[in-house]
Parts: sequence; structure tokens; C-alpha cells
Amino acid sequence: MNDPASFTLRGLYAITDGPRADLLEVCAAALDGGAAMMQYRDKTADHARRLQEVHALQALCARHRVPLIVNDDVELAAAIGAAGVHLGEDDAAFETARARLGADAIIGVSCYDSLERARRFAAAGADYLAFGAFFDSSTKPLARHATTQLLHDAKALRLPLVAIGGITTDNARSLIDAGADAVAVISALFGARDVRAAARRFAELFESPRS
Ligand SMILES: Cc1ncc(COP(=O)(O)OP(=O)(O)O)c(N)n1
Ligand SMILES: Cc1ncsc1CCOP(=O)(O)O
Ligand SMILES: [Mg+2]
Repeated sequence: MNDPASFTLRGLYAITDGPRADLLEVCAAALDGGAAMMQYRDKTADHARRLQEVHALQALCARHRVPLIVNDDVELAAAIGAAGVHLGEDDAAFETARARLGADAIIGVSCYDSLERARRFAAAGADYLAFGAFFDSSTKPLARHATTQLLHDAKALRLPLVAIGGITTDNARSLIDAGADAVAVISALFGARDVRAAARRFAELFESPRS
């Protein structure tokens, strides 16, 4: 388990929407705009492209001193020495990922709408807990929904809390006020005409104290 004191997370958690030809450019823009963490999420089976992209992203994120998390794929994270992996209910077991990636890896878990799941993975040594979807998501229309009460309740677990699902700069404030330490965003970030400006607007939401 990471020492909880050594991993802090606050701000925009940028999640990629590829495959796309300009992946590196838009990720650089998100980092320039102030993304605090990046996740490589690519649901294709093109292993060679995924390996090459995540390698390049790892170098880019390292230059910005931002952790790169790989979605779903523990072996890909291990292959490029990523900061960690994000696991959902259909992915590898938490303990398998921890054993493969080591104590210093950042392992985040999806808790959906379940405080019980959050408690279980907090006890197992997760580094952050993700909840959502909080709003309708065009990326994942069938995602089940969570309420902000869950964020209030999960605060007691004393781990970084990530909110996901249909988050925009217009609706993120309610999640931050409810206790989200980070907002994980795909379409409102990487679908923006100006990704850097969009990232900046998300990052600015975390510069003012919680209201
Ligand atoms: C930060 C963050 N939160 C939730 C998810 C969703 O993970 P999962 O339920 O495994 O779904 P997929 O993203 O794999 O479709 C995530 N990736 N990141
Ligand atoms: C991966 C995932 N899990 C729950 S909602 C979601 C998609 C988030 O994408 P968007 O920010 O475009 O709604
Ligand atoms: Mg997954």
C-alpha cells in the first residue's frame, strides 16, 4: 500500500478518449492546462499501438511530473513503468495488480455507487476511490449513477475521492463541494475545441477553497 501521506490528488484527472491521431498533442494541451493526473484509456485490442502510445505518454507525463495511470491493463502498466493502474469490476483483481506493480504503484478502483465496495478496497490498500457516474455520460451511457451523498460518506475513508461521469466545468462545483478531490473527465476535456483552455477551467475550480 502507498503511504497515504505520500499520494495526494487534487484537481483535474484527464482520461484519454482515443484512439485518435493527435493523442499526444491533446494530452500535452491537457497537461499544459493543469491536469493533475492522466489516465490512458483505450478499449481497442491494438496492442502494438497501445504500447507505443502509452510509452510516449509516460515520457510526456514525466516531463510534467504528473502520474500516468493505465486503465484496465496491469501488464501494460508494468511494461512501461506507469505510475499505476485503474481497476473496475470487470478488471484484474486488486491483489493481483498490487502484487504485480508493487507497493509504490498508484492503484485506483471504481466504486460506482457503492460505499461497501469503497470500504472493502480502502481496507485492501487502494490509493484512490472513484465514484460515478454523477451525470449522464455520452462516453458511457449505461453507467450507473451515484449521488453526492456518497462522496460525503466516503470522506470518512480518508483516501482521495475521484468523481466521474458527465462532468463539465458547469456541474463540477457540486462534486468538489461534496468532497471530490479530483474530477475525472473525458468528453468535456478531450472533446473541447481548445483542450488546454478546458483543462485550465477545470483546474481553476480547485484553486478556490471549497465553498
Ligand atoms: C477514474 C476512473 N473512474 C472510473 C473508471 C471506470 O472504470 P471501469 O468501471 O473499469 O470502466 P472502464 O473505464 O474500464 O470502461 C475509470 N476508468 N477511471
Ligand atoms: C469511464 C466512465 N465510468 C463511468 S462514467 C465514465 C465515462 C466518463 O466520460 P465522460 O467524462 O465523457 O462522461
Ligand atoms: Mg475497467
